[in-house]
Order: sequence, then structure tokens, then C-alpha cells
Amino acid sequence: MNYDRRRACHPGDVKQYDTERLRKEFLVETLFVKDEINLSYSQYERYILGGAFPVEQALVMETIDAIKSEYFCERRELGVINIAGDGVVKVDGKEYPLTAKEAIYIGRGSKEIVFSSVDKNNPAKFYLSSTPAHKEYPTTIVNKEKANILNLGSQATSNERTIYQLIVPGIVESCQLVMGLTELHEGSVWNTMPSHTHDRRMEAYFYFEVPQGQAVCHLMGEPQETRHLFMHNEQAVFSPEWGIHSGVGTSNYSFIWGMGGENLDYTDMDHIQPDELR
Ligand SMILES: O=C(O)C(=O)C[C@H](O)C(=O)CO
Ligand SMILES: [Zn+2]
Repeated sequence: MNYDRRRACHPGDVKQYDTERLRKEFLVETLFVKDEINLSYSQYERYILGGAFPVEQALVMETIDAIKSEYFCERRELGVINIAGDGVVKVDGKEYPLTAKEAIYIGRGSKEIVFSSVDKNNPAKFYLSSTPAHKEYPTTIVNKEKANILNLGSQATSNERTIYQLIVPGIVESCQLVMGLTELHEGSVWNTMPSHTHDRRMEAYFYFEVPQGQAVCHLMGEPQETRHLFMHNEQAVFSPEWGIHSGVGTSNYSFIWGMGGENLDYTDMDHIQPDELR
């Protein structure tokens, strides 16, 4: 288990950050390394994100020193979305098959969590998100059929996209974790436009299915003081509660969003129209 720490930053300080500092504080460049679990532990709502990439061997989700618990989910819940080949997540001896773009919510108190791939020639890649949890909720699988689906945007504004709400109230019970994935339609490149903030929740985006040689220009910062980060395939970015999180790609792409905070209501957002951004 490898992990790094990200401290919370004040928006007044972030104004002064250059490209290197911005990337160091907010961008997570490497999540998937063969036969490793890599995590990034942020001070924003104590949200942990990362990737498990089991190829030759199964990988055990161990605890990390930063959370000082006996096992990872002792005081935490965990959301997992597979983005590649067929995989299996074993939770306290029970096996849950997880195909591409399926999610599993793992409740607080789950002791043994093991990730494996069905075929090492087409391995699974498990994207992970975890937040502190005050209550145990049942471990549950959610696929696209069970998801709540939103079709937003239009071709005319290059932001036609389908949002699959996977771990959200009404679909899966969780303490504070909310997760889903968004697919940009061919020819559409703008995500989350009009953009928004949500002061009651932080968020992290994980971009994937970014074609070889293409990139996503991720927008962050206060609505009147925006900054950008160029991101590549399978990279993640933390978004503080005070910042927008939006982006434009040089092609279409997909991304997983995950949130932690005090209000699980997806619609709790303050929108900023394009002509209000600076
Ligand atoms: O494309 C979008 O719009 C999104 O996917 C928005 C995210 O779900 C989000 O930011 C939720 O707060
Ligand atoms: Zn958001």
C-alpha cells in the first residue's frame, strides 16, 4: 500500500500558486501501477482516492498509518468502480464480480477486502474513494442498469453527456460518500458546464477513456479566480468545496466523480453561468 498526503489549501493562498505548486497540491498523477494499491489521502473531508491494479496477484486493502485504524474500513466506507477488465472484489469472504463501469459500495466495519482480476491479460482496474463513516450500511453492487441516469447538455454547446449516479441516496445508502460516472458523447468536450461549487461537499474527478495523445484541461479555483491543470488519461484531481470543477477535452472522454461532505443531495449546487466565470 502506497499513499501520499494532501493538506487543505486556503483559496487566498492558491491564487499565488504557479503550475508546479498547483499540480503538487491537487493533481494525482499515478494511480494504477501493476500489482500495487496507490492512495492519496486529502484533508478535504478526509477523502482518500486511489487505484488498485491486480495483474499477477490479488491485492489486499490494508490499513494505512495515516488513519491509525486496525483495518481500512474500521471507521470508513469505500466506493469502488472498475474501469477495465472483469474483476472480483472479495469482502469478508464473499466474492462480488465487478465488470467495467460497475460499482461496489463497501460499508464501514468490513474487515477483509481483496481485489483480483479474472484474466491477467485483460486485468481489472479498480478506482477507489473513501470517506469517514459513522454507521454501517450494507455492501452493495450497482451497475448502469440500477443507476439513476441524467442526460445533460447539447451538441450545440459541445457538452452532451450522460451521468450515471451510482452511489447516491435512493440507490445505495451511505454515510457521506456519493459517486458516479459521466460519459461525454462523441463531439462533446465540456464537462460540468455550466460549472458549479458546493460548499457542503468536496469532490474529486478521475478522468479516463482519454484517447492516446489527447488531454483534458481541468478548470479549478474560485469562480472569479479560475486556474487550469492539463490532465492525462487515468489521473485524478481534488476539488475543494470552494472551487469549480469543470473541464474541456481535446476529444470526448469519461470521468468518475466522487464527493464527501455533510449533504448527500446531488442537486445541492451553486451554479455559475459561463459568462460569470473569470
Ligand atoms: O458532467 C457533469 O455535469 C458532472 O458529471 C458533474 C458531477 O457529477 C458533479 O460535479 C457533481 O457535483
Ligand atoms: Zn460537483
